[in-house]
Amino acid sequence: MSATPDHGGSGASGRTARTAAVIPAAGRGVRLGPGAPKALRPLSGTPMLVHAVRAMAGSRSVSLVVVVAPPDGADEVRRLLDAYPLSGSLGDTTEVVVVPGGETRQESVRKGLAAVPETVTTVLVHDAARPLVPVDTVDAVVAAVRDGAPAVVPALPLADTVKQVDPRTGERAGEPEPVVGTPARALLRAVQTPQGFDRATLVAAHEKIALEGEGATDDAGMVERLGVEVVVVPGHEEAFKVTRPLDLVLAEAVLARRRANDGF
Ligand SMILES: Nc1ccn([C@@H]2O[C@H](COP(=O)(O)OP(=O)(O)OP(=O)(O)O)[C@@H](O)[C@H]2O)c(=O)n1
Ligand SMILES: C[C@](O)(CO)[C@H](O)COP(=O)(O)O
Repeated sequence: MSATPDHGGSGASGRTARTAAVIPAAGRGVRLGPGAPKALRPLSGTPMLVHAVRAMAGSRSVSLVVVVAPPDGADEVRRLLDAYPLSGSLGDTTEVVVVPGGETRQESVRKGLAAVPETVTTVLVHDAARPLVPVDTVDAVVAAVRDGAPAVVPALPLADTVKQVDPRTGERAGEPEPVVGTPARALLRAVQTPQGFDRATLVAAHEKIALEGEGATDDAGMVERLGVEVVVVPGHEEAFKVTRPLDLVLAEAVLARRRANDGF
């Protein structure tokens, strides 16, 4: 399946967008350690966020990208994106808007979603922290939504066995945690982004969660709480999330391999 080009759209491109991507990029990157906000850290000399925007704009189906910046950093992010044009990618007419985010990923996505025009029918939500997702993965998610699935996640089978534990807190924090179960690994998937949604479904999910409080770690999880079916398409190893310092090493290695393959 491949997603067809977006022929709708208004905005800089003069078209009415039917597919938009929201990129939450307002996190601090605590697990990555001290330094600039995670999305602004360089990978091969280019900020992680710019890689993520290019990954979305590289899909011919995406004509609007909404970047969700740190709450007090929208102007800085706008200037940064202006300094790194999308040139060279298929989507160099993609409109990119920047809005301020919130204290949690959930709140940031909600704010980004509020900036998506009602003409948009398909919304992708993509972590800035997954800068290297291949365009084929993006297209597969869009195509599945356009084929009628209200919520689509790219995912991979697990390599490790997973244990459920009884976490130790308070005075017992740091003690060994008892294992209370071992879910069948063959039934588990590690979920990535972009996650793709019928717009109305995602809006309804975020409205419900905003009333109920925080707690979902991904957008598809919110949709599940509505009782709406979520389906999985194949993810990609290169769509990993840059979370800890070792992930930066892997990201640089992936980019070096791509440069070598491109003959640079
Ligand atoms: N208040 C927040 C928190 C997170 N994010 C975004 O959500 C994505 C996934 O979050 P994560 O990888 O956890 O990033 P951080 O929150 O920055 O990382 P950490 O938890 O280590 O601080 C990232 O692109 C991050 O910028 C966001 O937009 N707003
Ligand atoms: C959305 C996500 O990337 C799916 O795996 C993940 O849940 C984000 O988690 P984080 O703790 O906000 O990085």
